Amino acid sequence: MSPILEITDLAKYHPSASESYIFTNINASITEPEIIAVLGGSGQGKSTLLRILSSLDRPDEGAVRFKGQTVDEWKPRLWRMNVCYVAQQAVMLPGTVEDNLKAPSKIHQQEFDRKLAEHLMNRVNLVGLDWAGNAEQLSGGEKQRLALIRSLLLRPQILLLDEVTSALDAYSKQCVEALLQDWRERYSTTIIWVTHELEQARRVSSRVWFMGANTLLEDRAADSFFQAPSTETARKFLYAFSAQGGS
Ligand SMILES: Nc1ncnc2c1ncn2[C@@H]1O[C@H](COP(=O)(O)OP(=O)(O)OP(=O)(O)O)[C@@H](O)[C@H]1O
Repeated sequence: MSPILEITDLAKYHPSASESYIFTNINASITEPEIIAVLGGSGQGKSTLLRILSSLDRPDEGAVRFKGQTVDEWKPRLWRMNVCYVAQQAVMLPGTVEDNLKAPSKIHQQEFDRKLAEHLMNRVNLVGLDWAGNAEQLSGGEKQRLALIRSLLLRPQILLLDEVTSALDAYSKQCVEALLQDWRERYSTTIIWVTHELEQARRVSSRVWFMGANTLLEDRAADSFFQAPSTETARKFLYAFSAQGGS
């Protein structure tokens, strides 16, 4: 099976110091639609990696191929429709909740799927939200869920999630996790999910990318990563969580 996404010798310099790398020598390939949890300490370049995969940023070395072709071989709009990035700080477009839900279909000249939008709003615990309300005035957690739905409505083949449940209460988080697991199964979507919550990574992912020492240090099945990481850096990372008694 040919890979849907292939990352080859990827490197990004530190913007403030061109001699040093945020990360270097990242190689990975995805053939099966699965949920990959991206873990690692702060500043290891997890968000930078997602931004490069989504074509919002460019690598300094190496290449990313979606279905065998690099960013430059794709039309930018088509790449972004298929490889969708959902940021931690959800950005609302000016206008109402409904304007925001309709924005992707307008940009990509597709029909707005109102039924699907309503279904998704229900699934993420936003059932009573006023579609005529100003999107800017939503809470952080409401914005996060609306931004996620906006991306799902495009039915991307690859979904890049950057700490998208960080502002959610436990129940809403559970709803989002369940939705994304169902979604992957139904639409065969590959989901690459940066999270700082180990319990969340355990619940949702079948594979882990662990970033450390300025590279992709481990690329493993989630079970085996959590049971026995193969690097000292990852062992220390997991130990720090268990020592805190946190997730
Ligand atoms: N636009 C930028 N200007 C300056 N430095 C940047 C920029 N973007 C990223 N960096 C630096 O690159 C490094 C990696 O940042 P990035 O946000 O990708 O890490 P991260 O692993 O996602 O961190 P966290 O877990 O804290 O969100 C950091 O040292 C950050 O300061």
